[in-house]
Amino acid sequence: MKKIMFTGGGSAGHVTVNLALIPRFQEEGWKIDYVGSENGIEKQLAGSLPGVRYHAIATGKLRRYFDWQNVKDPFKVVKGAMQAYRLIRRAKPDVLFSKGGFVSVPVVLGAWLNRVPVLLHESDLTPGLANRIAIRFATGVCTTFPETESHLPEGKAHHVGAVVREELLQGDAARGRAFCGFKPGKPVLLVMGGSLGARRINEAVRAALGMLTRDFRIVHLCGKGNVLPELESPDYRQYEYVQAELPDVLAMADLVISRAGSNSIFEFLALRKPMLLIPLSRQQSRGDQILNAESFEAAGFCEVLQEESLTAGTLLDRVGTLFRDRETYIAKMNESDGRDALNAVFKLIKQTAKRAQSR
Ligand SMILES: CC(=O)N[C@H]1[C@@H](OP(=O)(O)OP(=O)(O)OC[C@H]2O[C@@H](n3ccc(=O)[nH]c3=O)[C@H](O)[C@@H]2O)O[C@H](CO)[C@@H](O)[C@@H]1O
Repeated sequence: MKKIMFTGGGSAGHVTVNLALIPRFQEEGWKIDYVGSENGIEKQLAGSLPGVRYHAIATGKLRRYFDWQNVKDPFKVVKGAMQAYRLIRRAKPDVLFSKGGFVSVPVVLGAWLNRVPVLLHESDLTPGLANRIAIRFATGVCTTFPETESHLPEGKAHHVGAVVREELLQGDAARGRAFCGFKPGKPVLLVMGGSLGARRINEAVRAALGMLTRDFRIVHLCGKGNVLPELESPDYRQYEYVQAELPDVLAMADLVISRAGSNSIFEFLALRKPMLLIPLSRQQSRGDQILNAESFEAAGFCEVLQEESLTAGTLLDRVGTLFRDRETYIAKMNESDGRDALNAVFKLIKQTAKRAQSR
């Protein structure tokens, strides 16, 4: 029996591609192992899947600020690396597919030491730190954006396009309305702050709520601990995070306000949703979302509002423009390249496993 090991975590963005691939490998009878952390979102998302053996290892985090945890974390990383090494030696997978995030680095290293071939995946325009470390131990990197190739060592990039979970394309708008309790009539605006929510977006949307609900019904995915029950109304529904209902919520949305996390924006593109992107600023990140958003803006798929300029007023103004010009955005998205990324990654993983066996 063929065996594949997946890793990736820390945020939903580092798990979704794995979630799309797992059913494909299960259909062909592969045995599936997933290595993640004890407390990360990957445990909830991948660990609960039938037929997937989930293994938690110790992980440390790379922070951009001082924290006493920074002193303890290198020891956790070493412990995690030893756990990963032993785990891989026992499980003997034919291939490791790594989606990045800090948990993935010791797993990639463990695979390399056990001579298990490694294929990486990068969703963002520029590679994240975990993938930049992991690349030397991998045979290749699947990229979502064509531009990413110039940021990688020569010969390692495979541009496959965006992998979108198939179930997201099967949503039903009427079911979405029933879930939110929205009556037909006004268009629906979906606000999505990334898998972890977004405080600044939440604040701006709520400051503009009175004006926004004149024209729209709003469904707001606001992140853990961010629901404000006193604001709930027939025109404004809040959820921390939705899983099974997301396809229907997406199908129902006429417009989207979102962070510019790569998976989310490619999902909106696949579903032809006019979008206003508010990328995470350079103070809070390495600036990857700004580059993602600029690439989409250049292609004519979205409006972009930088966080420094975000107020209730600028938000209302941009939502107005987006709604007025929605058909233009949809027409541009209809011209986009509709390649089957899921199949391309699936084939590349199988080739990577096969090449290793024939060596
Ligand atoms: C703060 C941070 O580090 N963000 C990064 C993280 O974002 P984040 O985890 O937010 O990443 P993405 O936007 O890429 O993916 C979020 C995923 O969660 C799903 N979803 C979201 C909300 C919800 O209620 N239900 C649900 O299922 C979306 O459909 C999507 O598939 O990974 C991305 C991909 O590497 C990066 O571009 C982001 O910069």
